[in-house]
Amino acid sequence: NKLLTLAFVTRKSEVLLGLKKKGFGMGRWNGFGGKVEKGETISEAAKREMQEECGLIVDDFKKVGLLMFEFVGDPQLLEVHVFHSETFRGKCIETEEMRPMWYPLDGVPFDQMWPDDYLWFPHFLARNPFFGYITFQGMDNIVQSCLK
Ligand SMILES: Nc1nc2c([nH]c(=O)n2[C@H]2C[C@H](O)[C@@H](COP(=O)(O)OP(=O)(O)OP(=O)(O)O)O2)c(=O)[nH]1
Repeated sequence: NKLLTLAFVTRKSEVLLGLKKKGFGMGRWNGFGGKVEKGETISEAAKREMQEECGLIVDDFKKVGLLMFEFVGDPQLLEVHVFHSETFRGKCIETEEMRPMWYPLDGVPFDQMWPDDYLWFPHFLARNPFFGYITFQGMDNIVQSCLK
């Protein structure tokens, strides 16, 4: 499986999302993350990607979920480890990859996010650990999903 991270920081009743400016998922609002590199742990990757993509440093990410993505016709599964923290330091900045913006927790733009996000975001908000297996046809269509 291809290992990826996806990390969210929250403050009071807001969550920081980034508009992906290029590459995979371009044009969608999302948490911050990317591929786990050789020689680093998954949480190290989450911390590195967070800082690379929006400038914030997070020292104590908590694992909150695991999402598996299958794309019809592609044998490689994406294994996305989801993290959360309420504490962070540094200054939030726009980068080449992401344009960050704080959204109210009850007002995230699901219509401009990956289409599976509305399935698991409620678990994230409720602080329930979640596991999802989602099968996509192309980038826009979910043909099967299972969430616990
Ligand atoms: N919310 C959400 N995030 C997803 C989904 N699928 C998916 O890969 N992601 C996340 C996981 C990663 O954070 C990100 C994809 O990582 P990426 O390809 O941009 O990785 P990277 O930054 O290392 O890429 P690059 O430098 O090689 O372009 O998108 C999804 O369905 N919903």
